[in-house]
Amino acid sequence: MSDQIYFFDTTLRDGEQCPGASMNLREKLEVARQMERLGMDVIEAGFPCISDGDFEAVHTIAREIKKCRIAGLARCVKADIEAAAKALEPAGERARIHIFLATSKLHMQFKLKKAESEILRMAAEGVSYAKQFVQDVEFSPEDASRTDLDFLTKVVETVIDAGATTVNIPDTVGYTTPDEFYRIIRHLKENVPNIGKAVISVHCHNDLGLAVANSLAAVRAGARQVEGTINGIGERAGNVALEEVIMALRTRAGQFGDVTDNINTKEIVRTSRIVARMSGMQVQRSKAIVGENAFAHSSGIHQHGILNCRETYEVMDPQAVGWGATELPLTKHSGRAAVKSRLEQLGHVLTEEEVNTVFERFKKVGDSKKFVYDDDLSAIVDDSLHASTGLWELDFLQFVAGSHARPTATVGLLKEGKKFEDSSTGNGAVDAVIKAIERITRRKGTLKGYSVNAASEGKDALGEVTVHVDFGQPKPIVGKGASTDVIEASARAYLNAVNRSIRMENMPQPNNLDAGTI
Ligand SMILES: CC(=O)SCCNC(=O)CCNC(=O)[C@H](O)C(C)(C)COP(=O)(O)OP(=O)(O)OC[C@H]1O[C@@H](n2cnc3c(N)ncnc32)[C@H](O)[C@@H]1OP(=O)(O)O
Ligand SMILES: CC(C)C(=O)C(=O)O
Repeated sequence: MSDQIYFFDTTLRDGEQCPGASMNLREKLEVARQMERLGMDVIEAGFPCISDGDFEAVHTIAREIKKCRIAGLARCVKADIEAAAKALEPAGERARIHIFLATSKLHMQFKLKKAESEILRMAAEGVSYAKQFVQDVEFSPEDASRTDLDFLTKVVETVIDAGATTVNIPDTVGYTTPDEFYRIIRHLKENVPNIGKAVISVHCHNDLGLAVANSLAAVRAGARQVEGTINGIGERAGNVALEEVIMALRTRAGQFGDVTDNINTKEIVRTSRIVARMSGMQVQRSKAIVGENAFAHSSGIHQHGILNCRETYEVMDPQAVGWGATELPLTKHSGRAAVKSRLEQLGHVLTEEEVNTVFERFKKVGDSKKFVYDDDLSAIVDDSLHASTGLWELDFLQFVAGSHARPTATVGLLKEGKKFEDSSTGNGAVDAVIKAIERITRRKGTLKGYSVNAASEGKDALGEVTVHVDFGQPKPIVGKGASTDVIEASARAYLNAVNRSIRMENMPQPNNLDAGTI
């Protein structure tokens, strides 16, 4: 029979302890709702005694979330335990009180100023007191990885005797290593006489960048609950990033015995986005699983491999974690295979010789900018092959917008050397620009999606706009454009979609027309 791994998310408690990540009630509830969709087993909603706001957040989440256990943190003191119990009341049977008390010599001496015997007594009394309110009590010996192992063994046995149903072993300061942590968990499993009555949990911090490795070592040693946060936010260098642990267990299942979990991995990217938006803690592009570049390949050798067989350079399917498809952005590192494939996707049917001509020009353009966009590539084709294209090019753009001005845009376009110009008002500057483009091109579309991303950093960052436009063709058309001005990037993206829609009508239909994807 397979063993269940439970995931305990503390984004709303330990994640929020990260400087600058505080969330209000609405933001916390949105994160909690997404954790429920993700299939999280336990949500630590806050530390109820610390403020009215935290109490209210735990109380509201305990009321609104129906499928997860809801935990509230408490120090090992009556007032904290009572506050947690009260805040968790609406969760009924799903309520978990999580009590912590430090057990390392350093913390006992300098923080708590208490001897081992007092700590043992406090721990037992705290758990027994919490049991008067709820059945489900978790106990964490804070700084466990730096605690004397014999004492830790005694503490764990004591709190299980007092009724703890989960014993969580925190690497509070991210100090342990995978081998050492494996030995600690194994030791507890083999030397705590009543260990069978509780679930062993782990809670790793990332100070040495070892949080994922340590959590996985603990699972191999027998831990069955993993605590962490989405995107790895948390105190200092953060908590373990749960999405990384989840996907490591799924992708390398053979390494961890027969384990299962309740996570709907397709919700991972959405959860990451919501946590980033609500906490204000942005995810770095190259972050595993959820970073923008996690499934993007720009070097020619990798792109060639991916085009032949995705698994050559990917160990997971991006769609399994909620991304669209693998991305092959064109840059100066791209090779002929990727450029040829993109040309086909864009509807350019070229001979090998023509592809070679375009490729030479492509490398020159690639040397001068970060990305070669679809409209750049089409412009190279038109220019290099002297084709009379019937496609549109942006000549100029003017717009007026502001809190007291009616958004108005004047757009100048070029087609086959001729100039066209028109103006329009709109609901905003982007809307006015799009309407002016539609008036000139006489091609009306419905904007189904619009997103803007910073393609580079700093005040003069290049804004990359992506639009999805329905022109009444079988699939919405994706258009991309970039500029340091977001309105101009929007105009370029929309025009790119218009041109692709024209090409679609004129060219034989390729298999996949999503810009930037295979
Ligand atoms: C590893 C972790 O992540 S632990 C969780 C960390 N999270 C937080 O600290 C949440 C935000 N904290 C707060 O709002 C405040 O620190 C509060 C409300 C918890 C306490 O505030 P204050 O009463 O002003 O105490 P202060 O923060 O200065 O010091 C902590 C006190 O708790 C005691 N304490 C610390 N941990 C525990 C514990 N697990 N059980 C009992 N007492 C504890 C300390 O010994 C100290 O006691 P003292 O005031 O008698 O010296
Ligand atoms: C409260 C405990 C589990 C904690 O956050 C830690 O030790 O890092």
